[in-house]
Amino acid sequence: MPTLPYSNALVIGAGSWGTALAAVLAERGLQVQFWGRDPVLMEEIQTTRRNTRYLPGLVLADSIQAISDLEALRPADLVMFVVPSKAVRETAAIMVAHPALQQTQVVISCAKGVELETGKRLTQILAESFTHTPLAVLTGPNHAEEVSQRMATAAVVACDQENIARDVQTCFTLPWFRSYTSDDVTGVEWAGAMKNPYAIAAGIALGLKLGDNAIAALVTRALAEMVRMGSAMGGRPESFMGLGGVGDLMATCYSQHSRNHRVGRLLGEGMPLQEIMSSTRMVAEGVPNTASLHQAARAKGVRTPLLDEIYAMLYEAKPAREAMRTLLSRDPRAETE
Ligand SMILES: NC(=O)C1=CN([C@@H]2O[C@H](COP(=O)(O)OP(=O)(O)OC[C@H]3O[C@@H](n4cnc5c(N)ncnc54)[C@H](OP(=O)(O)O)[C@@H]3O)[C@@H](O)[C@H]2O)C=CC1
Ligand SMILES: O=C(CO)COP(=O)(O)O
Repeated sequence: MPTLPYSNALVIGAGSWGTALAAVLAERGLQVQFWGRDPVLMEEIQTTRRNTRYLPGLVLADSIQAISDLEALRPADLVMFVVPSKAVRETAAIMVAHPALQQTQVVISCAKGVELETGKRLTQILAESFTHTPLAVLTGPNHAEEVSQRMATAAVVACDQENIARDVQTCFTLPWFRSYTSDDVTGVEWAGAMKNPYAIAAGIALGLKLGDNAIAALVTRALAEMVRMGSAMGGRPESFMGLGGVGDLMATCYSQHSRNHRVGRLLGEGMPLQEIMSSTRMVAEGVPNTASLHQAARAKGVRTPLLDEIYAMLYEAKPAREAMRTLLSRDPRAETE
């Protein structure tokens, strides 16, 4: 195993993904501080070594210190942001001022989304706070439930500085966890945000029992839309063919672990969106992402017929079968158009 370039990590966000990532870094040999906003939960995690709220099956190593008190923060070489996308801006503003983060070597964005108010990617938001710290992205088909069981997983680490991408890759290299590097931060961030609404659509199709042909068609045309939109936003088309693109799209469109897929399936089965959203504490980024991506697509003039129908179903109460009729009755066109 290559020598570790960093010794100390801070994981910010105590949901399922933050918990799983803290465990990965601890297994790799880093000392990990794990920050969450809820003092009761963090105290419980520190004492019982389990996050019963978000990832109950995992027992956390002793090298992970769970905290909620910012006073307890130690200097960290590597900082992972794993709060939901809507909380990234406010959390970054709080964290950047902390003396313990002044020597940080890299800040890694692990959430998936685009800000509604600005259309910004998450590393663009982080860069407004962390003006002098290199930023990277960790993304890919990575369900926390499987990572926490040390099931074979691959991810992509994107950074515009190659040496930093390689250092972060080293931290995410274990016998069961393989990571690849990329310099296309823009592409992998758009891909990670975009797959979420399509996972909702795939869930809706399953809930409506539309069949395997329909779901395969949906996922394929979703990928075409991701490439079109992501390229228009400055990403490279090949990034959408990688782990952060088609890899994550498949994982979320077909997995029972996916919260976005679950939202869609329940919608397809007829449950109202409000009821679904209030039935779980867990974040389904595809719901806010649909609004922010739809807005970004309109602003940029990118054609996104699938996203438009997902938006109509979630935000304009369009019945799912009517959305499907709209999609199927569009003018015929070439597959590559
Ligand atoms: N789960 C997964 O498998 C993966 C998730 N991701 C991405 O990681 C991000 C985090 O998701 P995940 O860990 O699954 O989330 P969960 O739904 O498991 O948990 C949400 C976490 O975010 C916290 N939170 C919510 N609002 C705020 C806020 N305003 N400020 C600070 N913390 C807040 C919650 O705290 P509280 O309990 O106090 O409400 C909780 O700790 C998302 O963007 C997701 O798409 C990426 C890859 C895999
Ligand atoms: O991004 C994820 C897996 O890569 C998690 O997907 P969900 O948020 O849909 O559960």
